[in-house]
Amino acid sequence: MVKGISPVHFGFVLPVLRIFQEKVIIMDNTDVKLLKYKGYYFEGSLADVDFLEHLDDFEIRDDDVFIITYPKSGTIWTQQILSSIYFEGHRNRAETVETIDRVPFLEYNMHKMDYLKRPSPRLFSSHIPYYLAPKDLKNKKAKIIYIYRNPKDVLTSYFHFSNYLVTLEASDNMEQFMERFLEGKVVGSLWFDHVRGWYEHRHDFNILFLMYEEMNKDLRSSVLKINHFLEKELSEEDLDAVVNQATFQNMKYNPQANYDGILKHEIGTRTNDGHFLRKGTIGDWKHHLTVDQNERFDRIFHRKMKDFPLKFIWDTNEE
Ligand SMILES: Nc1ncnc2c1ncn2[C@@H]1O[C@H](COP(=O)(O)O)[C@@H](OP(=O)(O)O)[C@H]1O
Ligand SMILES: CCc1ccc(OS(=O)(=O)O)cc1
Repeated sequence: MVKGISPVHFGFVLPVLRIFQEKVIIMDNTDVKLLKYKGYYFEGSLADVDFLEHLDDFEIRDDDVFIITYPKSGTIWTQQILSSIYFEGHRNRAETVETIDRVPFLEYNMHKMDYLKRPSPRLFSSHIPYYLAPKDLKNKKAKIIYIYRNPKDVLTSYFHFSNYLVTLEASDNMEQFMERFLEGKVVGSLWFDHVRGWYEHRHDFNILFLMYEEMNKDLRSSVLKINHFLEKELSEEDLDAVVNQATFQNMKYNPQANYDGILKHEIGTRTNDGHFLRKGTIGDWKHHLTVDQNERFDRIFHRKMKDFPLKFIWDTNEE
């Protein structure tokens, strides 16, 4: 059943609402789509609703590894680390496979891979909330690495990314974007719910929590932590290679480590001179939020997270 409102009505453009049983697709213009499915916003042009319908039964293998993040929290960075821990050809750059194909998104199968036929070990990325995770993951099959980041830096990074990628809704200014972010009307829905959900249900999963800021301050220790969690043994030389591939400088100027192919030639960007990797710093929010916006954010953060057991230590040593 499709219920529609004409996009052009009384001479101005209205958002189109298409309502299915549990799915709402919001289109603000022809390119930009948010797909609301089971209470969570997906990127509407990349998500396949038929696949989502069967996500719960997606067959998980014991040796699968998932990177789970809220958008803009360090997904691509962890993809780079993980794929070079697992594959020598990625570590020494002998293989020229795009990051997106090495560690594809579970819910956004951009290159229509047959996930069931991928050789083990399969590496996946995902932005899904805990409650949409396949049931085998909830039975502690496979390993999950959950990366979280200071939400003010997530907000800042997301603001720029939304203005970069054609399929995300652009904003004129931070105020406008912050409003949508705090309403959870962005891909990934509400940051607070995502982090809280995964952390509060951590005992259902085989999961390692790692902070972007921790990775940023000490990349080598973070790689060792990941390595240990994955029960992998790497020589000192291989470890050095993983760390070296994952530095911001090396990734920023490596097109494969920047989603360049998919962003610039498949999905589309609004400018030619940007990169997926932007600044890669801690505390960039200080250059983008006004005093009022910062205070408002803090009030909401403390209200939403006041009883949350994870200690956030990102306020130390910011730039
Ligand atoms: N090697 C690296 N070191 C530091 N930050 C990195 C990084 N690789 C990616 N990032 C940062 O991670 C953010 C993207 O996250 P995701 O992959 O989840 O979308 C971007 O943040 P900024 O926009 O603040 O620079 C990007 O620059
Ligand atoms: C590969 C590019 C890409 C685009 C959009 C994505 O979703 S989100 O905006 O980060 O939620 C993920 C990857």
